[in-house]
Amino acid sequence: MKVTVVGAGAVGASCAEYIAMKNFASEVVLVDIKEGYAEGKAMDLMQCASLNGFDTKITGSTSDYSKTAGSDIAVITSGIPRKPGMTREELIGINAGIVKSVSESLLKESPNVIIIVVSNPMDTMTYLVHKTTGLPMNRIIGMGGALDSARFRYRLSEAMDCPASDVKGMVIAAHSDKGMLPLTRLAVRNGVPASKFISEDRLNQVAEDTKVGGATLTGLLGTSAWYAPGAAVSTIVQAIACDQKKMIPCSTMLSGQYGESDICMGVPVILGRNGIEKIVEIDLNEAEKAKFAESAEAVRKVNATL
Ligand SMILES: NC(=O)c1ccc[n+]([C@@H]2O[C@H](COP(=O)([O-])OP(=O)(O)OC[C@H]3O[C@@H](n4cnc5c(N)ncnc54)[C@H](O)[C@@H]3O)[C@@H](O)[C@H]2O)c1
Ligand SMILES: O=C(O)C[C@H](O)C(=O)O
Repeated sequence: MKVTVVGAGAVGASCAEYIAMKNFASEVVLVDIKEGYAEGKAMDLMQCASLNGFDTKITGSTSDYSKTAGSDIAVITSGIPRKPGMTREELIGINAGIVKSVSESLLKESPNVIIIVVSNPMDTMTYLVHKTTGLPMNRIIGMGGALDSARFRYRLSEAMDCPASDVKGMVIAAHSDKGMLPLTRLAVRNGVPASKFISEDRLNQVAEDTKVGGATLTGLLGTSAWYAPGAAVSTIVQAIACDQKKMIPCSTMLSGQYGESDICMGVPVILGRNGIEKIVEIDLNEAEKAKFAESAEAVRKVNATL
């Protein structure tokens, strides 16, 4: 299993590190435009192999896509991150050109590759990769819901004063500060509704804190987060590589599901060796349906600026 990660910055390197630590891929190729940067990150990570006990071979390349030939999975993290006070949508001007050219270069060397899009604004960048490459929907996956759901479970565990491993919960819709839809109604602690443990007000606060999870970290760090994003990407890569059939919310091209078409948005999908093998349609209540539609409207406006 060969995995390429384009962008050897904070998220790309974290993602490569988690993939290696999980020890399921034979090879990870890091690519960056900064001369020597990907090679340096790859060497540093390889010097962890004997310490951390992994066998994945990590190499780096400065813009030479021939090194990525025959990749099964490619992750696009190239592009600029936001700074405090910015929205993800403000990154579109620079990141759209980068994501378009990177996806074309990847496909030339790896015609069967499955592409995972991370660069922001992620739902629109996922849509752009569809329009650029024309690949079938199962082979283009936007990463946002996996991360937002992990942040939701973190906030739920904090509110219920329990370990995050006790908690299940999902965030769907857009990967944006206003457009995320944390499904508080369906959140559980070992099968028991979260509403049995905390008040409705507290649950609403959990949802609000989750939605601004990325902005909160950007304010604290001065740039956006990388550990949980890297871990979330590695979970998706592993689900595909190991044909796990896991259900994870991902941004995918909708064609009628959830009442939307010709738009990439976060919904639960089953991930296996073919990428997105199924979109799972869950029954939303009227309030959730309205929020999903509002979120889609905002994503459409951003897509229109491409
Ligand atoms: N979808 C998500 O949940 C999520 C989570 C975190 C970050 N992000 C996004 O991921 C992107 C990367 O974030 P980061 O913190 O790693 O940024 P970063 O600046 O640390 O790294 C980005 C890297 O991309 C490289 N790059 C730029 N243009 C390139 C090109 N044409 N080809 C190859 N490499 C190129 C840069 O040299 C840099 O090393 C940002 O757009 C950020 O908003 C998304
Ligand atoms: O918040 C950001 O800009 C980066 C990323 O989308 C995140 O949610 O951490």
